[in-house]
Amino acid sequence: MTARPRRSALFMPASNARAIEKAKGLDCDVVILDLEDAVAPELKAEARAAAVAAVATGGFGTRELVVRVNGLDTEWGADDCAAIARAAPDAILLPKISTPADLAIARAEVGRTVPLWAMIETCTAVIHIGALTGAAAEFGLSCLIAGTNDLAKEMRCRPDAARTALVPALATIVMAGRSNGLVVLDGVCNILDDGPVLADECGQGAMLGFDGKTLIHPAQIAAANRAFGASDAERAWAEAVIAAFAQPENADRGAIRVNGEMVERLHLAQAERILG
Ligand SMILES: CC(C)(COP(=O)(O)OP(=O)(O)OC[C@H]1O[C@@H](n2cnc3c(N)ncnc32)[C@H](O)[C@@H]1OP(=O)(O)O)[C@@H](O)C(=O)NCCC(=O)NCCSC(=O)C[C@H](O)C(=O)O
Ligand SMILES: [Mg+2]
Repeated sequence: MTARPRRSALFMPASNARAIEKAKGLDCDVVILDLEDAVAPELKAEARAAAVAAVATGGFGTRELVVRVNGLDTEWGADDCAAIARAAPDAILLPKISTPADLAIARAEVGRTVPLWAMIETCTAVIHIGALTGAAAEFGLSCLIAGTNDLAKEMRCRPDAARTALVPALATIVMAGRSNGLVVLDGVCNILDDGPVLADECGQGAMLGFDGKTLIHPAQIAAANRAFGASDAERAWAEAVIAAFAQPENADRGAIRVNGEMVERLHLAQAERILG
């Protein structure tokens, strides 16, 4: 079983040509060209053209290339969807998606082919996330990203270093994504240095079950790759579990002892995912 890594998903303004070139050599798994919040209104058309050109030119190697469009309730959203869908990146990321109706509108604008990713960053989206993710297959939605800045703004909460006020929403997003087979990515850390705040936030995201973290600066990539990649200890555990279940005497057993721990076949599946 193999899974595409999405440990680190780096946002950059599509209007920033230097950042886009730099991304081609960075160790991130996903590159997200932003047309929304990182781009000033007077640069929206220029940024859209730059994103189309970047997708056409390529050069991003194995990194997934995603473009975040403007909201469909803005003057730029429909034109963004049409232009970016023609360019055909690996996915189109939709901001402020709250309901299945929002997804339906976006799918109609984008057409049938390009996969959709959605920012979960409104209170309505979190409260009604079961309906949203239940419609994922119908509208080709494959990934959820927690938009923690917008969510905190709308909640009027005051997130501390441990993101206490956001944890219920973050766990809800993970569960909703998992229950529908979607990729789930944590929100950005606004502290740009690769220091303890970022390390703790990455560790918290991995602990909550996210597949990776969205990032805003190259200095944040290594911390995300470390936190969301398998550690040496996890790899050793996975190898031991797989080897134990491969023994002929365990062929028909559901639960066995490995290095002093009970492991069941659900752990075998986890071990295969870790090594995959
Ligand atoms: C945050 C920044 C504005 C900081 O910019 P700056 O101080 O100019 O960065 P540096 O001088 O440290 O840059 C050093 C070099 O790294 C390149 N760089 C910087 N950022 C990126 C990047 N994101 N991707 C690729 N390369 C980057 C610089 O070009 C320098 O290169 P060189 O000249 O060769 O040395 C800036 O980092 C930035 O714009 N970040 C992205 C902001 C963004 O995209 N925001 C939108 C997404 S987050 C969001 O919207 C949240 C969500 O919706 C929510 O609600 O939570
Ligand atoms: Mg946002």
